[in-house]
Formats: sequence, structure tokens, C-alpha cells
Amino acid sequence: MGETRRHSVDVPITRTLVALRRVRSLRDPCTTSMSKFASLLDNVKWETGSNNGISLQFVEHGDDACKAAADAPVGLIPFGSYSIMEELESGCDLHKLSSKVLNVEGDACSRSSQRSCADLSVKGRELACNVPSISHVEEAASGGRYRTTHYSTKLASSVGEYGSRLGSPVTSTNHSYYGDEDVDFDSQSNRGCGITYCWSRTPGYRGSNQSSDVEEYPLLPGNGNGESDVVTPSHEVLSRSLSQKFGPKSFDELVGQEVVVKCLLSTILRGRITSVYLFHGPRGTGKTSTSKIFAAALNCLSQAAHSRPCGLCSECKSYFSGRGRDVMETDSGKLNRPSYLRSLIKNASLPPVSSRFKVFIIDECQLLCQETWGTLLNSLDNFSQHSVFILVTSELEKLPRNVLSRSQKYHFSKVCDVDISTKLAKICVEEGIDFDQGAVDFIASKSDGSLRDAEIMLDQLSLLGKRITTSLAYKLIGVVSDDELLDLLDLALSSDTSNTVIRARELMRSKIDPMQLISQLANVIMDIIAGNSQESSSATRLRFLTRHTSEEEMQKLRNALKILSDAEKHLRASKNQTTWLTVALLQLSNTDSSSFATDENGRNQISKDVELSSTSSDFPGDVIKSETEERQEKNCNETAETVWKTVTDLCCSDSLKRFLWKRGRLTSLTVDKGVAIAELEFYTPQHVARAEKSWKLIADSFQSVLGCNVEIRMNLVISACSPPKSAKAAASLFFGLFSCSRRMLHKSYLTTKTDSDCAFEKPAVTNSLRSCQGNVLRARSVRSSANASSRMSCSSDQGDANSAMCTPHMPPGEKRPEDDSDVLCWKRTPIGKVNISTRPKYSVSRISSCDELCLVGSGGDTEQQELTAYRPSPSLQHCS
Ligand SMILES: Nc1ncnc2c1ncn2[C@@H]1O[C@H](COP(=O)(O)OP(=O)(O)OP(=O)(O)O)[C@@H](O)[C@H]1O
Ligand SMILES: [Zn+2]
Repeated sequence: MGETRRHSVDVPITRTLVALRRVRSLRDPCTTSMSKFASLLDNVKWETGSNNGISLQFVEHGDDACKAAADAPVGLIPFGSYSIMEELESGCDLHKLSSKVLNVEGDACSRSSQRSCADLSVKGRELACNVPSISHVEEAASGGRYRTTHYSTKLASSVGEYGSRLGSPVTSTNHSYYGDEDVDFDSQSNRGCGITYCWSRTPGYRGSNQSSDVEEYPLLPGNGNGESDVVTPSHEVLSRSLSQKFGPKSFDELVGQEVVVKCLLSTILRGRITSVYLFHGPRGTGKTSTSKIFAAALNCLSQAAHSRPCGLCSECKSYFSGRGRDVMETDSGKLNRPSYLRSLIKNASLPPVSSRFKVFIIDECQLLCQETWGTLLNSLDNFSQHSVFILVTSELEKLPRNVLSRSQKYHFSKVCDVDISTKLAKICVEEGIDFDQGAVDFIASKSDGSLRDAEIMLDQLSLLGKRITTSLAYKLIGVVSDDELLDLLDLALSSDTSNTVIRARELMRSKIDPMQLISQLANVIMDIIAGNSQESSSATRLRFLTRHTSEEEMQKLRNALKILSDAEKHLRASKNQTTWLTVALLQLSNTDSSSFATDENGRNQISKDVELSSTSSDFPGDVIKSETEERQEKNCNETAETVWKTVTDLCCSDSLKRFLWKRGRLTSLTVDKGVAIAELEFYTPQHVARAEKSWKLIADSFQSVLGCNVEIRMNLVISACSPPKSAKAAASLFFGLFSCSRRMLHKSYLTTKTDSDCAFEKPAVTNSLRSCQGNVLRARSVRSSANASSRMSCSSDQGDANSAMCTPHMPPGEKRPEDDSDVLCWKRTPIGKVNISTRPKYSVSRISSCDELCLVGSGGDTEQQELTAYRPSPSLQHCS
């Protein structure tokens, strides 16, 4: 009894303990050696009492100690006179030390002291076993200048430094360093390794830090009760990402930024330090890491300027262990707060505490607001000449011009694939990860020059615990292999429309989203055009290359690239990505590329142009077209033709296939709000009637090709060579062909397979569709409805479109369509007053969704009449 002593310590110790735990996670050798001691703290359970403080209890390991603890509270060690760090400083044996267990004072503890003592004793033993021997750690450390050199430094001394700090609460108290009581910048930024000084930014800690707003007490966010809710679970400390673990710690560990490194080293060598540096470039290319290395190098005391930061001198040690006071990493969000900014400015105008330079790293500086920039720039002249600002951004264009002009700019370029895969392979070797070189190369090629992204991908793959193979990488990253891409491209270029559609759908269903597919296709085409693919070409690639060598083929590839890039814009804005991608693929065999133009609303212009062309052919003099228009028109026609060909090809019945191809024409295709609107033209009423009968099959085919809901409109165009005998005849014909509206819902297309004899997978058409016969009947019943007729007849002129809205006409006794049938509002859109004898174009719409009817044209049997076609409004609204 009496061997254990007790002493209550206050907040700063708590913070320091957390800091010590965090330090454990650092890879820097200095801190790695610290981690040996920090591991002792993993099992510390501290509680803040209502007095906002914690108590530590060192319990002698062993039965006596247990007894002592059972009689607690006695024998706790006064921290001032016996601290763990003192013991460390005096060079005690680690294993011996670890048998001392830190205990928590608190209600629970004192109540069950006997049991907890036993538990803790066990832990104490475990701790003793877990403390790694120095030689083991040395062994584990492989590569890396610091690692080797640091491990050779005397452990006790580095611990001693830390320990002395721990033992001295004064140094870690939260008092204002620069006397600013409003917001103490320095104290905020100097919270041990977790926040701004930390070399490797332990993630868990950062997270908790971010959540506390002002972070006056980041480790003990005051909840009023003094309970600390920022106890970082030890697993967070232990599970670090490869990216953090293998982050560069010196200039020579930086990959692919040779010019920057050379420049910065030269700056240090010549001592020509300016006050503002701006590091910019794509994400994950090492800007933040470099800013830290540079900051350390600026203050490094090593005589050999080219090897700074040395990692050995006291400046390096204190910085790398997170205790440096003169390097501050601050985030832009905080800096936008006036009080914080004031504090920083005040801080920057004072000379450094102990180092040569006071360095302020402002990451993501594009987030600073105008006022902050203004204040900072105005204050630049007042800053101490030893203050250095390193601004880091990946969005240079967002910075004010005067910032750019006042800073020395360093561009970080994307890291090239070879460098990335070399680094990844090195990591794999160091981590003992089994890998295929192909997989690593693939990851590199998919990381878009960001080493961090590549490391993250590798990290993920390594979690699967298997060998990292290329196919695993494909699966994880969600891309298709080059061979699959080339197959698809080959099909698309060779106008094998139905197989193109089938293949594209397969890929999109099982492996990849349309955006990714389009970007991969574009990349593969670029590779081929640039001739990048000769060396490691697969058999498929070689086959492809031999087939597409001619100038004409190359031109096709160039056009394909253009089409895909245009389509990509569509895809970004569209919900119907699959459709647009399919349409784009069907165009790849075209020899010209400009058919994917968009109008100001971002809609595809195919329809417009095709409509234009179809009407203009009737009236050559009506529209004077420029050459470009003509070319576009031609392309649109070609595209429509390709789609139509694919659709007809996919029809199950051969006779229907032949009929549609011979007698019908796709004149317009628009996709709007999830519905593809296909306008078909036929030239005799009989053909329209035939097509009407097979409308479901046609809609099916369209859905298969376009992958979305489909609305089909059938137009009867009575050509000049076969006009109806009289206008009356035409009108009666016309009214015999009323229109009905339905929309074919495209449900679970991607999962349902047809068992029909079609070689193609068809969508599941789930809503109950009425037969054509039903529509006819209904049309008749509508016609007989006085209400409906009057509504129709009043709309024969070009009046207010809304006045012609028809609500669905429900014949008496008829049930409303089922839930999944949309009821559409219709808007009268006159296609022009035309004389039936000269321009007999009648619109018969069949919108495959709901079984509502809509009359087309005005009623009446007059000889000469103005016809107005009713079409659905472009934005199909739902009637309530
Ligand atoms: N050039 C590089 N050399 C070595 N490692 C790098 C390099 N670039 C990135 N990394 C790896 O990526 C991690 C993150 O890099 P860093 O934060 O420095 O990139 P960044 O350019 O600042 O990115 P961001 O703009 O997103 O902040 C590093 O810890 C390191 O593992
Ligand atoms: Zn140094």
C-alpha cells in the first residue's frame, strides 16, 4: 500500500496525451520512436471529471499493486514528482515502464477498483509484450533517409524532449503566446501533432478537430460538463492510409516534380527567400507535401543545404514531431474569420520564436474570400521579414490577380504514369503486397496524374487481401478493358448497328456507367490516333489496328472522337445517358462528325434538322440553307437513318422489319425528360394502319435501342405523287386515323431478359397496353363526344395553345389507366396552316404511355380546310 500515488492534472495534460497518441502514428522516425511510448497510452482511459480535468493513476503491476488499487484512492503518483516521461527521460526500461498502467480516476473506477485492477494488470502485461524492441522497429523501417538516420538517434533523448514537454504543463497550456486574448492564433494552431504542425495529419484527429468550430479546445471541446468527447479511438490512429504512410518527407522522396524541387532547393541554397510562394497544380500531385518539406527546409539547421530538411537537427525534430512553433498550417475557412485573420496578421508581424523563419501554409487558398485577400495583401509590407507564406491551391484561376503577381509561383504538373506505377510498385514491395505489374500500370493510367488517387486505389485493392490483379483493378475501378472497348469501337465503326447496341448495353449494364464508357472510348481513340499503342499491344488491339489503317478509317476515328466529345456534353446534362451514348455510338460510322450539335436548350438538334430537311424537301424554295446547315442536315438524316435501321433490324418479325424499312421513315428523334419522342412518317393510310397495329413491337425496338421510355408519333404524309383524291377524302382518312397516346414504360430494362426468339434483350413492358383495336374504339367514342368535338373544333385556328388542352377523354364506364400510365396534358401546336392539297401532312401520335386519346385535326367535312395537328407539348406534363 502506498506505492501508487495519485495526482490530478488538468486539461493541458489531456491534450498532451492525445497528442502523444497521435504522435504514435507518425512515420517520421523521431515520432516512430515516440510511438513506442505512445502505445502505453492506448489503454489509458481518461475521463474528465466535472472539474474539467483528468487524473492519472500509475499502478504498480502485480498483486500488491492490485491490492493497493483496491484500496484506492491511495498511492497515486503525483504527476509533478513522478511522471511517465521522467521515467523515460531517466532511460528506464521500456518493458518495465509498460508494466505501469495508467488508470483513470472516476466514479466507475473507484467503484470497481478490484476488478478493474485485474483488467488493467492484464493490459499491463499485454503492453509489456507489445512494446516493440528498438531493433525490431529498426528492421521494420526500410528505405527512406529519415527512417534510417532517425532510428539511429538516441531514443532516450528524443523521448526526453517530448517527456520534458509533457512533464511541463506550462508549455502546453493554452495561454496566448502573442498576447492576443481575442483569438490566440498561435495557441490554436499549436495543438500538438494533430492539427497544424503535424507532419502527417492523422485523419481521425483532424476530423474531430474540424467539427469543433472555433477549436479553442480541440481536444476537449467544452460541453459544459468537462467531458471529453474527443477521445480518438486507437484504431483510427493505427489504420492509416498508404497515401499518408508513404507521403514524401524530403525533396528526394517527391515524385515527378523535378523542376519545382530544383528551384526550391536552389532558393534555400542561395538564401533568396521571398515572402509569398504559390504552389498550384492538379490535385494529389504533392503541393501540400512540398509546402511542408519546404517549410522544414527553411528552418533546418543542417550545414549541407542540399540535404535540407535533414530530419536530424533540433528544428527538424521539433517540426516533425509536431512541436514546432514557427510553422503554421492554417485552413482557409478559419482564415476567413476576421478575428482569426487579425491574429494571424499579428503573429506574422512578430519575429519567429526560435527558428529562422515563421512559415504560414495556407492550403486550399482559393477558398479565401476577397476581404481576406485584401487584408492579407495590405498587411504584407508589415510582416516580419522572416515570415514566409506558402499558398497552396489546385484552382489557380480563382485567385485574385494581385495575389498572382505578388507571389513566386510553382506549378505542380500531373505525375506521369510511369512514375506513379514505379512508386506504387515500391509501396507494394514495402508493404508486402502481392501484385501484378499490369494492375499497377492500370491503376497509374486511371489516376489521371494524381499520385494520391493512385495510392488510394492501391490501398483499396490491398484491402481485398488477395493478389492485386488487373481484373481486380478493373472491377474495383469500374472500367472495361481495352479489348472490350476496341471490340465495341470496331462494331460501331463498321455500322453493325444492332450488335453495337447490344454490346454497349451489355457493358453499361454490367460494368460501367455511360460517362465512364464514353471517356474510355475517347481515350482509346486518342491513343490510336497518337500511335501510342504499338508496344504492349494485345491481340485485339493489333487486329483493330490492322483493320483501321487507311486514311479514311483514321478520318472516321477523328470524327468518332468529335462525336463522343459532343455526346459527353449531352451526357453530363442528361438523365438519359444510356440513350445518348447509344445514339452517339450509332453515329460513329458516319464520315462526318457534326451531327451532335445542340440548340440553346441543350437539346439534340437532330430532330430539328431532320424535320427541317423533311419539310424543306417538299418546299425547296422555302428555306435558304447555309452550307453548314446542309451538312448538319445531311448528318442528321444519316443519324436518323442509322437509328431507324437499327430499330427495324431489331424487330422480331421479318415481315415487319421489311415493311418498316421500306415504307416508313424516322424523321425526328428527341429525348426529353426521360421520354424519347420518335416521329415516323408513312405515305399511305394503309401503311399507317399497319404500323399502328405493330406499334408495340416498334416501341419495343426503340426502347431496346434507346433505353428509355418511348413515345411514337406516326405521321401520314401524302406525297405529291399520290395525293388523296380529294381534300374530303384526305380529311376523312385522317379522322379515321385519330391518335391515341401511350407511353411505353421502360421498367427494369436492364434486368429483364426476354425469352422470345429475338436475339436481343428487350425491355419489360410492364404497363398494360391496350390493343390498337381498343384505341380505335375509343377514338370513335371520343369523336362522338360532343364535348370533345367542340373542344377540338374551337381549336382550328392558332389560338392560345393552352385553350386547346385536352384532359384525357374517358369514355363512360371506362377505367382510368393504371398507376404506371402517365396521363399527359396535350398542347396544341399547330404545324402550320396548310392547304391540304399542297401539303398534306397529318400528325398521328401514338405516345406509348397512357391509353388516352387525342383527336388530331379539326373536325368537319369541309372540302378545303385548315388542318391543325395536335401534338404533345415538348414538356409532357402530368395532369393532376
Ligand atoms: N509528387 C508526389 N510525390 C510523392 N508523393 C506524392 C506526390 N503527390 C502526391 N503524393 C502522395 O499523395 C499524398 C497527398 O499529396 P498532397 O496532399 O501533397 O497533394 P496535393 O497536391 O496537395 O493535393 P490537393 O491539391 O488535393 O491538396 C501524399 O501524402 C503522397 O502520398
Ligand atoms: Zn534539419
